[in-house]
Amino acid sequence: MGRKVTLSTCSLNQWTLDFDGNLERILKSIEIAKAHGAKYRLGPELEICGYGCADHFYESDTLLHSFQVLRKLLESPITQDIICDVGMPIMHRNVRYNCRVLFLNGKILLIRPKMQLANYGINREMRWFSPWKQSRQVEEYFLPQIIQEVTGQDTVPFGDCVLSTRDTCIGTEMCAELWNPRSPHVQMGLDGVEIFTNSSASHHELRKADQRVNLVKSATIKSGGIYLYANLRGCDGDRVYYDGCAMLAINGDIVAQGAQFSLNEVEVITATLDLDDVRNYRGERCQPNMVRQHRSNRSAVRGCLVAFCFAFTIFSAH
Ligand SMILES: NC(=O)CC[C@H](N)C(=O)O
Repeated sequence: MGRKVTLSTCSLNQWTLDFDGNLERILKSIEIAKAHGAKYRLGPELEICGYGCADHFYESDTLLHSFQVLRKLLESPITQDIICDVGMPIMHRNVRYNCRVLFLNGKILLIRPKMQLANYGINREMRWFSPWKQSRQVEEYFLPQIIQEVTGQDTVPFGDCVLSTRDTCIGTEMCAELWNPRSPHVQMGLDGVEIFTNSSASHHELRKADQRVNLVKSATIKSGGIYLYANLRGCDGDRVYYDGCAMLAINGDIVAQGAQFSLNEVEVITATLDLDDVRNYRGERCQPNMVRQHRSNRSAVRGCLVAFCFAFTIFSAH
């Protein structure tokens, strides 16, 4: 019996501080993902406010407007019945983090702050954000009033946490983390995460698209798994060009890839994949490593490294 999952990722032409336009494009991408039958929609890094906000990240308005957009997303009927994974800056205990917010049916499931920041080449993330250093640890994040009013939640898990649905486990990786020798997908794969997501703001450089493809392939060829890669497209208000190329891979094969230099504002790519292919691949190639790792990490997993949404089945009917 196959265990099919339909997943979407996208390239969006987001603009720094264009909160209304960014919201519109995010909603459009979710609408398309749902029309494709997807149960999970991934978007690019910091898609709500734009990646290139620079010192505007210091302004509390940037964080507030990001939450206002998140509220609109949570309230929208378009976001019903699909896990949405969106990017925005969030301050926790007076520290700013570059985060993913995962939500389903009006409830926030978890917030995952970036753990390995891009601070090389043209990237200066350390100027505005701190990396989340507490590997495999979560804290309670107290939601602002405007979010509490719509979700009915006071706190949500914040930290190095993965998401368990009734039928699979999904783990987040953010842009530079894929390029790091300590990429989170390595440990997550050994822990049994089957679907990895990567929300990127990866600017164009000659031959870099090829490097991304190689990184995504190697991430999933080692311990198997499905990998979703999302990227920005366009200029975002910065002096760089983001070249899209969203992709989906399984067990080392790229199965769907978006355009590189398209003028499309919103491009969604979707694939229906079989989780049994991941389980069989791992069974054949990685079983001995995974069993040992899994045992040693079990207590950590019990210690709330997993946000559960067991009411949700990600397998599609066909
Ligand atoms: N936003 C980032 O983390 C950038 C990481 C990496 N340099 C890339 O371009 O893909």
